[in-house]
Amino acid sequence: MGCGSSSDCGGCPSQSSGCGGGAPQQPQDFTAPLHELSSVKHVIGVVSGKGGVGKSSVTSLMAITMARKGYKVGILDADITGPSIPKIFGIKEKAYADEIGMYPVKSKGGIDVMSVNLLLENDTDPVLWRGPILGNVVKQFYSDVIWKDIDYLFVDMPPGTGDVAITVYQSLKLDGIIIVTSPQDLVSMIVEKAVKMADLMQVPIIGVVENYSYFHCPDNGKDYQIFGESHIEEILQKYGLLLLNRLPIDPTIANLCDKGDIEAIEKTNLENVSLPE
Ligand SMILES: Nc1ncnc2c1ncn2[C@@H]1O[C@H](COP(=O)(O)OP(=O)(O)OP(=O)(O)O)[C@@H](O)[C@H]1O
Repeated sequence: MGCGSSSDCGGCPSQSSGCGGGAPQQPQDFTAPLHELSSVKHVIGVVSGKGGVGKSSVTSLMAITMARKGYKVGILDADITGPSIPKIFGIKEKAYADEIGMYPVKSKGGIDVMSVNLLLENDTDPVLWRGPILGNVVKQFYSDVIWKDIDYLFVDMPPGTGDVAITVYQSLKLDGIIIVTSPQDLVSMIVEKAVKMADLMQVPIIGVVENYSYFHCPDNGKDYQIFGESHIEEILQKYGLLLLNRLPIDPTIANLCDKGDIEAIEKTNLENVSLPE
């Protein structure tokens, strides 16, 4: 990379590779290609600053929403060390590969899914790989998997702003990201990191979903803010972001995820979210 200064190149590690003596250079393009048999119109990342806020559930609900609208949908589970998409959709079948490429597994509702858990012999085997290998797996899920006629490919991103998240931002041609958050104070601070990361990576933020926003008591009809008061409005205002929706704490979501039957959900509460056409 060029350093912008031509006065003294001594000791610079880029000297031998020839940095151009301070001449401005184009930023390197790390984008991975899609498989030649793939066709993907839009790639949407679903991110959270922190684990456990419901990122995989929101990815699944968003995918179901778009599939119900008649689009062809895929989910790339980039959360390699904590993959939960196959479990949420109750997919037991393993993915198949041949000399041409890898094939995603279809959910009951016809959503194409690729996840490391569809490749591991045993679902409970831990993935003990270091950052660069994890990043390569994500790239392979993008480049070596045949994503056929997909309108929306949702990427369940690894939580946080670490190595694999950077690889996803750099390698996948993301059209935009959805940020998932919860009302806790700590989480809202971490959301700001996710917002800044997207900014640095020059990926547009489609909007924010606040999960675990409230609990609607069926006995008295009142809403309770179990995780405390929301700070989402301040963050939305500060960064000019759109609130896609607030999702309640809903035992139905937890039960359906546990049963691997999320596609049986009646309403996703994300029906009004509009994605790039
Ligand atoms: N709105 C909700 N109401 C009730 N349960 C929920 C809701 N959202 C998510 N859950 C449950 O919370 C648990 C964690 O959700 P999920 O796996 O989606 O989180 P995550 O952010 O992807 O976690 P990780 O980052 O660790 O992968 C799951 O058991 C899920 O069923």
